Amino acid sequence: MDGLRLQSVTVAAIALLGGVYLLRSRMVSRSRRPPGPPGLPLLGNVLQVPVKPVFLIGDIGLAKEVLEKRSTKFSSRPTFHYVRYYVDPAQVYWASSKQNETHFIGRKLTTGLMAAVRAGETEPLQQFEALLNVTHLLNDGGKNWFDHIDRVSASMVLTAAFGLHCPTGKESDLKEIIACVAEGLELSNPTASIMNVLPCLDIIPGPMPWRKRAQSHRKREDALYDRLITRAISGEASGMNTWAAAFAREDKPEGDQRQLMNQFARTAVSMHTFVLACILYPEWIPRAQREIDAIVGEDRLPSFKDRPHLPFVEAIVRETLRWRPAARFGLPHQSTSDDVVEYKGKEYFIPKGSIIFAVTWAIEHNQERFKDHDSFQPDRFLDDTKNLKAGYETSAFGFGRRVCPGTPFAERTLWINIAMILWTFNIRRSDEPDPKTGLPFKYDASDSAFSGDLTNAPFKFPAVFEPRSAKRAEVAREEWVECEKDLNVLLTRQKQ
Ligand code: HEM
Repeated sequence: MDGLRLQSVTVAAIALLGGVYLLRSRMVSRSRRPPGPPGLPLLGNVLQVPVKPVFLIGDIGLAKEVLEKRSTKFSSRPTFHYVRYYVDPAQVYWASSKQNETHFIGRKLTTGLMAAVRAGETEPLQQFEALLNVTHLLNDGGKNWFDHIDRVSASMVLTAAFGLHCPTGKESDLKEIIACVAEGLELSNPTASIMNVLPCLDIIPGPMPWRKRAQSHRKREDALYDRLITRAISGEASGMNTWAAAFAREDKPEGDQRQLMNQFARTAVSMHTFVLACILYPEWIPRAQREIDAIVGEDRLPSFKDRPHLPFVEAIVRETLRWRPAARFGLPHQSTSDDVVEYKGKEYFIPKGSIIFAVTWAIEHNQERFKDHDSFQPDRFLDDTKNLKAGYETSAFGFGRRVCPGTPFAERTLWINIAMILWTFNIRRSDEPDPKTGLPFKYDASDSAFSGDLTNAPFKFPAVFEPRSAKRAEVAREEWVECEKDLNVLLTRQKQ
């Protein structure tokens, strides 16, 4: 058979097989597929059918049924061509990796680290950092509050992970990691490159812009993490038992579980969101401050030992994660075998390879669960006795075998920062005009105030942090001076 005929036969065979497959899959499963968009006359849904079926879940019960109870089948990740083959060819990014061995070991080791976090091991560190944050806010009245929050969120994770405490926010490593994480997230967005839509362009050889961009990011990120990991493992950064050292002892010598860290950006997003809620919905603040004052008094700042006695602060953390979730769509899971799921009395077929989003936004704004869902009301999580309602469920940290492994650390970060900020400050709108328009700044919680990408980050906005009294400001400064001495002990080697 000559080359041309062979090619024609192959094309015909592929077309036939494709046709049989489509026909079969339509006959077998059409009636059992979940509802989709209406089709066009004659063409039906042909123009809408994605390469892999995509399912959007907006009900927490169903999300748990599929992603938790059946997690053996629904815990892989879809491949985004650009991330998989260009940005992260070695698959060091946990959040996008399939369920390979590296991912499995990483999650196992992190479970151990987070058990220590749950037992309170990182609380002193988180407390120091939150207190330092308060002193930064006191020093400039909140002028650079947005950056202070970035600093505290990053420094907390970096100290625990690499012994890299960044007290000023001007440290070159801190700036580099914040910039690198932002760049990594941008490149991981499905919309980041034409390669995600037309992977066939891969056949074009040479230094194409998408290759150059990914390569330069890879080089930058590798250099950064190699430096941080080496210093953490050698003990040069600090005398602490860091997460990187724990990984290095148990897994690869270089402790290459770097992408555990890259997700910390969501903590900053949640803190920025909390401040926006304070400005737009201030009515709950006096009640929160009364509760904190009744337990803590005026002579010291809140600490983790107050946590069981401050359910309202807990409710604020929950409402922050609900109101504007840091991952508005969640992260996509992929199924690894066929399954049939029942929902509201009907059965739906979910073929192997399907992409499933438990859409956090939809779940957390379900009007049956959350009355007046778009307003910020922490007391929705409290019962008549002002205690936390039982049976709290959230989609903010995802589900099943891919649930956010940093949850215990993130929750503590949010709790201590929110408690300390509310004890020290009244937060209000800034009267300064918006430099872009010359008009008063227009505060907004609609979609246009958020980036809307993988991390649902609010755009920068001004806020004023006024100390509730001169005494509180003084107490906070004094407490920090005392704490700094302890911090010097904790991070001795870095300080020398
Ligand atoms: C408020 C803060 C945070 C939020 C809202 C958040 C939320 C999430 C969500 C929704 C996922 C996807 C879960 C799924 O696919 O079902 C995720 C994954 C992940 N998070 Fe977080 N996260 C936060 C903070 C952190 C922190 C501080 C760390 C690290 C210390 C972290 C590490 C990770 C990692 C490594 C993954 C990928 C897990 C995997 O694919 O197996 N996160 N996070």
